[in-house]
Amino acid sequence: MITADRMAAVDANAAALGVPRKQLMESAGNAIAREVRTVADPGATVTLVCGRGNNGGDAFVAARFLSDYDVRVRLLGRPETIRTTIAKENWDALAAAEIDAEAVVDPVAEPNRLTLANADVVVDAMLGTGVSGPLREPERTVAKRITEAASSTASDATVIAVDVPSGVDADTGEVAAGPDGEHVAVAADRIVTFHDAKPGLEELRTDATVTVADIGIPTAAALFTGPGDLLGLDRDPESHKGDHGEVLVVGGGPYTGAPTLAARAALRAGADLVRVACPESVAREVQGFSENLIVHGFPGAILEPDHLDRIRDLAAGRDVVVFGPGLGDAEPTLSAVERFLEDYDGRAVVDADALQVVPDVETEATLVCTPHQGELRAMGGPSAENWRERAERVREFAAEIGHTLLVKGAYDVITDGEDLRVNRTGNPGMTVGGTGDVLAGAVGAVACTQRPLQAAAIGAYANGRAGDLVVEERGYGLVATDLIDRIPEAVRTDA
Ligand SMILES: NC(=O)C1=CN([C@@H]2O[C@H](COP(=O)(O)OP(=O)(O)OC[C@H]3O[C@@H](n4cnc5c(N)ncnc54)[C@H](O)[C@@H]3O)[C@@H](O)[C@H]2O)[C@H](O)CC1
Ligand SMILES: [K+]
Repeated sequence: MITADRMAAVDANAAALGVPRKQLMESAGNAIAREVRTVADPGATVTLVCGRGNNGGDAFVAARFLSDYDVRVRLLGRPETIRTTIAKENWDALAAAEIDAEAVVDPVAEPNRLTLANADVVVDAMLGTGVSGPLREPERTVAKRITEAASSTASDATVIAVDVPSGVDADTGEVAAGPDGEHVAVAADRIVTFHDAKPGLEELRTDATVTVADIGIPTAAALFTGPGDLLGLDRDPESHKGDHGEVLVVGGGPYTGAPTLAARAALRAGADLVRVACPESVAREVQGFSENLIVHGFPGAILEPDHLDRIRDLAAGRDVVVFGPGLGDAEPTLSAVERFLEDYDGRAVVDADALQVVPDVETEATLVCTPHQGELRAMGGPSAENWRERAERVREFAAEIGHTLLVKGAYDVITDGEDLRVNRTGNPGMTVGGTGDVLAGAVGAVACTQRPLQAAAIGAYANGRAGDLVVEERGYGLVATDLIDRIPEAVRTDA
C-alpha cells in the first residue's frame, strides 16, 4: 500500500538511483498495453483519452505498444499545455510512430472527436494521483461520456483506468462533489495501478479488477532515504509564522552545549520558533549561544519533578518537545521525564539519557526515539552485527514499545514497527560528540509538519548529508556546530 506523496518520493529516489522517471513512464505505458491485450481482440478499436499530466503521458507510451490495434489517442486540450517534458516527448513520439493522435481542444462541444462511440476499449488516462478537488471541465463531462460508452448497448466498451479512475482520490478513494453536488469520476471495469496498491482503491466500492503493475522502481528507492524524502518539506507560499512548527527543547544540566545544539539545529531544520527549558545554571550560557532562542531557566542545576508544571506550561501550544540533550541521568531527572510523558499526548523526540524511561512509561505521546546502539541496548533493545539484521530486530522492538525508533549507526535504521527506512548519509567524522543533539533537534523541527517515521527519515538524511557536505569541503575533524549551518542546504529539494 502506498500513498500518492510516498509514490512521488519513491519516484524521485529512483531517479537519484539512476532509474529516471522516463523509464518508469515507459514501463507504466507497457503495463497499460499488457492490460489492454487481456481484453482486446485482434483488430479491436482502442481509444486512449489523455489528460495533460503524467497520467496522460503513460497512455501516450501505451499507444506506441498498441499500434497493432486500431488505436486512437485523444488529448484533452492543446499540446502546448502538456505539463511535463516527459509527457510532451511521448506525445511528440506518437507522430513519429504514425499513430492516430489528436488534440481535442473543446471535447465538451465536440464529444464525437473523442471517438468513444465505437471503441471496444477506452483507456481513462485523464488524471491519476495529480487530481485535486472535484473534476473540472472538460474532464468532468468527458468522464461521464466514458462511463456512458461503457454501458451503452451500442459499444459496451471495456474501460481501463490508468493508475486510478479519473476523479478518484488515490489515498482516500473519495470522489469530491462538484458545485452541482454531483460526485463525478470514471466508472472503470479494470484499473492498472503502478508499483504498489493504493489505499483509495481498497476504499473504492467497485467491482473493477485491479492490477498492480511493477514498473521497475528499485527496492532501494523505497528502503533507503533519498532526495525524494525531502519533497514533503516543500513550503506553501501562503504559509505564515508558526506554520512550520514550534519546538521546545528540554535539556541541559550537567551539559550545556547539548540543548543549544539541539535548539539551533531545530531552527536550521525549519522550525519557526524554538524555546529551550534548561536549569538556570546554564540558561545564560544557552542564551549566549544564539539570540534566536527563547530560553526559560528553571531553578537549580538539573531537571527535577518540581519543574514539571513549568515544563508542561511551556510544552502546551508547542508542536514538538525534544527531550534529553544534556539532561543527564540523575534519578530526579529521569523521574521528571517519566512523569511528563505519562500525561503528555503530543509529539516528542526523546534522546540521550531520557531514552531509558521510554520502554516502561505508559504514554499517549507519539515518540521518536533517537538512540545510538549503546543507548538502544540500555533501553532493552536488540544488538546485531550488520544493518540488515539490526533493521529487522529494531523493527520488532519498535513494534513492541509502540514508538518510532531512529537507531544511529553507519547505516541509521528508522522504523515505526511497520515501515522501515535505512539512511546511508553521514560519515565516520560524525562520531564526534554533539552530532546526536543536532540530529534530535533536526528531527524535532521536521516532526512539526511530517509524520514521525518521515520526520526521523528526513532528520537522519539531512544530518548525515550536512556532515557529508562538511567533510567534502574540509575533510574529517568536523565538530557538531559545523553540521548546524549546513542543514538548510542538506534539506533543499531543488539541489
Ligand atoms: N509517481 C510515479 O512514480 C509515477 C507516476 N506516473 C503517472 O503520473 C501520474 C501523476 O501525474 P501528475 O502529472 O502528477 O498528475 P495527473 O496526470 O494525475 O493530473 C494532473 C493534471 O490534471 C489536472 N487536474 C488536477 N486536478 C484536476 C481536477 N480536479 N479536474 C481537472 N483537472 C485536474 C492538473 O491541472 C494537471 O493538468 C500518476 O497517476 C501515474 O499515472 C508514472 O508515469 C509512473 C510513475
Ligand atoms: K486515470
